[in-house]
Amino acid sequence: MQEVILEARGINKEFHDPVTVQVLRDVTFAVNKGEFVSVIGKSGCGKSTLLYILSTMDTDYTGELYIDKELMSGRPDVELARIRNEKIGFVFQFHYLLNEFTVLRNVMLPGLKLGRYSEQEVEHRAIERLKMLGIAHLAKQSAYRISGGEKQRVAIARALINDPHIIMGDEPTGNLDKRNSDIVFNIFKELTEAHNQTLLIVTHDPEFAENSHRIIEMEDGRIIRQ
Ligand SMILES: Nc1ncnc2c1ncn2[C@@H]1O[C@H](COP(=O)(O)OP(=O)(O)OP(=O)(O)O)[C@@H](O)[C@H]1O
Repeated sequence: MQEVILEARGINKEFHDPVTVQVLRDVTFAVNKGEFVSVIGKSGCGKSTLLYILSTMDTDYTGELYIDKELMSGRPDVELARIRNEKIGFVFQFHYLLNEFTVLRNVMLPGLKLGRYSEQEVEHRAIERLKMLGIAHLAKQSAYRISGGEKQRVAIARALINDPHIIMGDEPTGNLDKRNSDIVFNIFKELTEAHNQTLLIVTHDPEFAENSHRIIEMEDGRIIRQ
């Protein structure tokens, strides 16, 4: 039986800026454990707005969001922050690594913040993930001294530190050349195939989307294909 990890039911979102614009319209879909889903659609169709809501960062919407079958909508921000840190890994177009820290420390930070493991355990987990992504040799480097493609792999290692139930990405290959995009895509594929990781990735890259398991296509705030 399929296990649903993420579910959106009838999500609507408006901006009032200063006129009211409806940006998401009755968005309803579910993502199963181990699925690799791409979200595509023209610029301005609402992909990033949707991702903010699904990741529990934006709570100003109507409709219902479930993660692991638990209703997220209406929960206090502190609780959502805890759930986010525990259950969701993020990979953005720009990696947001902290330049003053080493690669290893960057990967460790969300693990230390969660407080589930001792510092020693978090370090061990971080090294394991760097090894899995083929960048353990960079552990002691300052984050600003490595290449763009390496930075994105560090960002993925960081997203994986707490064994997230789902990884969400907003154009994680948007800033990379073809070779590095392929490396990141293959890492995602490997994560789903070897580790049953669930992924929901916003992308403008048709090849990336076609090679994922499923495409959710948006137009004017609605899902037109899923
Ligand atoms: N804070 C805001 N206030 C008003 N309108 C906004 C705000 N943020 C986004 N929008 C509008 O909502 C719509 C959807 O934006 P969103 O960033 O979600 O699109 P997108 O599909 O992610 O686009 P892109 O592919 O270019 O990143 C756009 O028309 C945008 O102008």
